[in-house]
Amino acid sequence: MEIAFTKYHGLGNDFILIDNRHSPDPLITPEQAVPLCDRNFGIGADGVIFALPGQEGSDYTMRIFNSDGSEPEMCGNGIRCFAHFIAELTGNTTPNQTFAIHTLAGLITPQLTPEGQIKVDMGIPKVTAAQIPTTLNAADQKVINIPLNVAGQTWAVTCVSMGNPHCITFVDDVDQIALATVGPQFEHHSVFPQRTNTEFIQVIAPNYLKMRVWERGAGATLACGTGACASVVAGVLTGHSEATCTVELPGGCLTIEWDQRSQRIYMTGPAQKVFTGQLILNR
Ligand SMILES: N[C@@H](CCC[C@H](N)C(=O)O)C(=O)O
Repeated sequence: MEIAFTKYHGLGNDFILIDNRHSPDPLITPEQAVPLCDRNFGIGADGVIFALPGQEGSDYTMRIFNSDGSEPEMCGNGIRCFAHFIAELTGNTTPNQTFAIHTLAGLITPQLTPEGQIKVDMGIPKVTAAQIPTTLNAADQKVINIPLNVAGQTWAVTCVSMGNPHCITFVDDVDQIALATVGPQFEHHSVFPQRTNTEFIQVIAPNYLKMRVWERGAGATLACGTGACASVVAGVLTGHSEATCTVELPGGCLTIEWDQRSQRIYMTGPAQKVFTGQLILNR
């Protein structure tokens, strides 16, 4: 069986996108997604993203499988790629075109900018322990600068949900973090019942953060859009940053704006189409 796909990346966080608008169920299973994401035995990607029919009044539905086959609630770089993908599929490529996308994190609204980027209304971040979810504090309490022992070191962590869980810690030099060693220990820590994404943040200036990330279900990636949003929220909650920041990731920069009146957070960045092809599945 052959299935057409398009390969995209958002600042090097890369995805296999599949036009799934004719069926409410993904064309491939999580088990099939894992080898497709393998960078030697497959196409290579951080995840597989499906453009499904809309639901609850939305234009479309986005679902994503991480490269380990788990299904997250949301994907920031991925929804920018999704918006570009859908715009090209439907011919709706005019600047300021918006799309209403149903996700497991709720309704998310990306917009094509006149400069050729995508600006996404990522909704309102959630900050109580129960919403993350984490057991680091009482369910109705925020998780701000809570000590957590990982890899023999005590880290001050702040947790934020963008629909998916994020654990953020501020460090002096992100390039000194042994990501492959500490990342998995954060991801699988017992205080995160649904695992977590982990962001290490170095404050360059109150409006400029340098970030490295270990993603739940994908490992070290070159960028994480939900993680960048969560990190700005954590920066404001801890007094490290302003509400509008440039976030520098290994793959490039995102602009993050947390509107203090509406509490909605906006992410602006690129989406790059790389190639198209045919998946060959042995059913
Ligand atoms: N890289 C994505 C996040 C994808 C989901 C994440 N791995 C999770 O499991 O929550 C982004 O840009 O937000």
